[in-house]
Amino acid sequence: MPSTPAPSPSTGAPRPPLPKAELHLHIEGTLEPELAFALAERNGVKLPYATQDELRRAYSFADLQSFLNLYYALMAVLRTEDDFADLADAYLARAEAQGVRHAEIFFDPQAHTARGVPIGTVIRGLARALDGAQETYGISTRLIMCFLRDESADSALETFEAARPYLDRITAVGLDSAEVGHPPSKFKEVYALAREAGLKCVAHAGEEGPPAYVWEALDVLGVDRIDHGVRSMEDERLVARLAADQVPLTLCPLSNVRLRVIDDLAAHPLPAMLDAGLLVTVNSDDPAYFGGYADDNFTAVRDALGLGEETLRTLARNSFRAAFLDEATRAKYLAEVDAH
Ligand code: HPA
Ligand SMILES: [Zn+2]
Repeated sequence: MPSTPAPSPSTGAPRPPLPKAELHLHIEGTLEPELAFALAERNGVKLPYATQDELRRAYSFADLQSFLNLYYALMAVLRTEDDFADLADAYLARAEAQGVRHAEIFFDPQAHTARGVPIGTVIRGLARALDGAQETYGISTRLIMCFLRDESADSALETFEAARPYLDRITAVGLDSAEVGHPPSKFKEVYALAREAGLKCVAHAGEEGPPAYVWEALDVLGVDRIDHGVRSMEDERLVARLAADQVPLTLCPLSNVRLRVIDDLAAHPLPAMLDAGLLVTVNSDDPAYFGGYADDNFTAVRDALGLGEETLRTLARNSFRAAFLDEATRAKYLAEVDAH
């Protein structure tokens, strides 16, 4: 069993970050300005920003949609298999430094096929980086293919059919993009097909949308996890259901602040959610845009909410409990948390 190195008294080396699983991470949201400019140059794409600093100054968002506008625009630099492999590899290197042992990674095929990039280019590029992740970074990985909920149900069905040759590389389907006005029930058919094909199912719900969308994700789509779900706290019956079934919620605290889902981190409902017996996890969503990767989110909630070591360990354990892992691997990771 791998053991965590103890802090070295002689060098005063800082303690390594808690081992954790990252369960809510959009690979396109890990596109840092430095790589965006490098890929723009490589592909001859002109960005509407003169410098990396100018781009960073655009990272001030009023809501989810204002973020999504920039998120989709910057993807113009991603064109080739190498681009997707480089993007994922850069993420994995950062994740390793943040104590991530297992990463379940979202991607948005429609955001690329709409620009003329074939789905096979996206999946083969990402898969190439993920194939080397265990050996290079000590990180096990899964891919989650997301449908854009502000596109049509037919577009999601076409995307699923286009992905069929690659389903052995895909663990789950998800649902993301602009939430309000696009309830989970719109995607009932494609989720049924995904389940028939043996895939797991997750969906963003209750980020900007109401608790009713979380109910639909559970009861109409049959999801295994809810992404975000912070607004579930507005519905007592829903909280009871989520607690009774131990449905994992993949919270993204820094994202919630940047997208103004909550006013500030000190007001985050995470402690109340833990108190209510919910299986909550802490994740980074779109770390290049929201100011931090997995451990940065752990540190931020620790500092803003005064979480103690045992609570942080519970959050790390929850991340492995909620992950799509075989039981032997899950037990190995949980033992690493206990030993930390
Ligand atoms: O935070 C998010 N919410 C919805 N869709 C997204 N796509 C990337 N990030 C997000
Ligand atoms: Zn998200």
